[in-house]
Amino acid sequence: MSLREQTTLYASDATTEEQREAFLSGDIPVAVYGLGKMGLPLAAVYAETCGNVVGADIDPDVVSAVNRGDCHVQREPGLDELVSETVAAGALSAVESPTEAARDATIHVAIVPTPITDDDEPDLAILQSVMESIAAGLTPGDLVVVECTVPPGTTRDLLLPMLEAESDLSREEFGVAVCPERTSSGRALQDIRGAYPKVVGGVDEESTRVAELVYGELTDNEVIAVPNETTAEAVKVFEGVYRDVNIALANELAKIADAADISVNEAIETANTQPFCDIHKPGPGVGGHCIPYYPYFLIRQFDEEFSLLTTAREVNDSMPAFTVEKVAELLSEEEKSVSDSRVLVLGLTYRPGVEETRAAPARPICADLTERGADVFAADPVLPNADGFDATKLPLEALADYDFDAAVLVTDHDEFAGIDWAGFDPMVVVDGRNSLDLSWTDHRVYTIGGD
Ligand SMILES: NC(=O)c1ccc[n+]([C@@H]2O[C@H](COP(=O)([O-])OP(=O)(O)OC[C@H]3O[C@@H](n4cnc5c(N)ncnc54)[C@H](O)[C@@H]3O)[C@@H](O)[C@H]2O)c1
Ligand SMILES: CC(=O)N[C@@H]1[C@@H](OP(=O)(O)OP(=O)(O)OC[C@H]2O[C@@H](n3ccc(=O)[nH]c3=O)[C@H](O)[C@@H]2O)O[C@H](CO)[C@@H](O)[C@@H]1O
Repeated sequence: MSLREQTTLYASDATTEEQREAFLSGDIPVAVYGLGKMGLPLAAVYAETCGNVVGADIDPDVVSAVNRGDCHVQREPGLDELVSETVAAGALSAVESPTEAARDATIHVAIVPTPITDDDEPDLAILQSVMESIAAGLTPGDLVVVECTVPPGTTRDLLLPMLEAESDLSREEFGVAVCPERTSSGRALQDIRGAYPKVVGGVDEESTRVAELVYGELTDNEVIAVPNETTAEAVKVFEGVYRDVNIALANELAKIADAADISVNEAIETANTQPFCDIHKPGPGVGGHCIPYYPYFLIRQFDEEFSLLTTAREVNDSMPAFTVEKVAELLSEEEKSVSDSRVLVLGLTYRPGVEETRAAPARPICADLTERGADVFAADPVLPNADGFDATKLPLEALADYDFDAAVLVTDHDEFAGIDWAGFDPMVVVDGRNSLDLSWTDHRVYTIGGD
């Protein structure tokens, strides 16, 4: 019998124990579609678990790097070594063609981008193209896993019908489960291996059973089986919108604290001593590839309007302008104007230590300051340049050679702790992250929401 006839999962006549043994011994081939910030760590953990993974990525540089045992995803502790080890052991390899990867796989794991369009509509085109490739290679007993973050209802209404229509299988011959990745950049391996419970939701009980079996071997944490695929999709998106709304609350409270002339951070820290209170932190904006986008997986997904999610997005998107307005106000109180000022923006990435600038609040902040006529400089220890930002990038060690009229802390990278603030002539400072203590200097400091 061929390898593929021996080891299937969905509706297989093998016992669960036999299937588990086959999976762990590498007799059940896995394909992971998308080897990016989330996909490569996931493929590597699959490979260390089952020893038989082919990654598919349309970027030839990604494929050649992986096949050399190199890790193109930066700043992920342990990932360099794991990619190198699993490739050297023959447990992980990569191809450019998703269709080629689908041909031999029994478990198909999709973790490709699911961005939103300029009109804030979910864009599932990449995921659909991967589903077409999987459909072409789908065989009886296979399991399709959707790890991507998608609008609730996507698998039920779009992906499953695609797989049925474009494969030559009947609905009873293959499984589909939504197992959303709950991974944060910078801690991917620990998250995938079990920082949080793994959520799985199948299109039927057999799909859920198989997903539980597979992820029970990948994670050290528990596997939570939810009633269906749409619930699993919703869990992931709900986690994200909870955060966006909560940050918006903190930002609105910051504006209220300004009006009340109190420190919002003191008030929030004290309010959060109540176990039922978990107000997040105000800041100059909300960036990244997740939190600013997930609300649009709900806002536009159903017929009725959802005002809270929309309003939260508006509040968070107002924070860059709020921050620049504060810079202008403080300069004006020092009888300076933004148009004649040299302003230093500290931190361009969306959060500390992560080389990612999608939706980064520093981008509109630099643009607004430039629009107002300021001479804008930027420092960011994890970015090689300030491409895409209206700012001149300075290395940290060069800051002492300049004097600025204002500084704005947008993202509090650890490396900023070494800045010699006493070396600058007195200037205004807007601390967007409540992370500076400059009370010992002559600088005029405003912390968002009051210090
Ligand atoms: N990055 C995060 O922190 C994060 C957090 C939560 C959820 N997610 C979700 O994870 C998924 C993947 O995101 P990511 O951050 O890894 O994206 P990424 O941009 O880092 O990587 C995506 C990879 O997919 C490849 N790709 C694009 N089209 C492809 C195709 N048709 N076939 C195969 N490969 C293709 C790209 O070349 C790239 O290497 C998304 O659904 C995202 O919403 C990401
Ligand atoms: C698996 C997954 O999806 N994980 C997500 C991922 O999210 P992420 O990588 O997008 O990072 P976030 O920390 O959410 O930040 C987003 C933006 O919001 C700003 N922000 C944040 C908190 C706050 O109180 N006030 C703020 O203003 C911040 O500066 C930044 O610009 O990891 C988080 C754990 O780190 C998770 O919780 C989150 O589900």
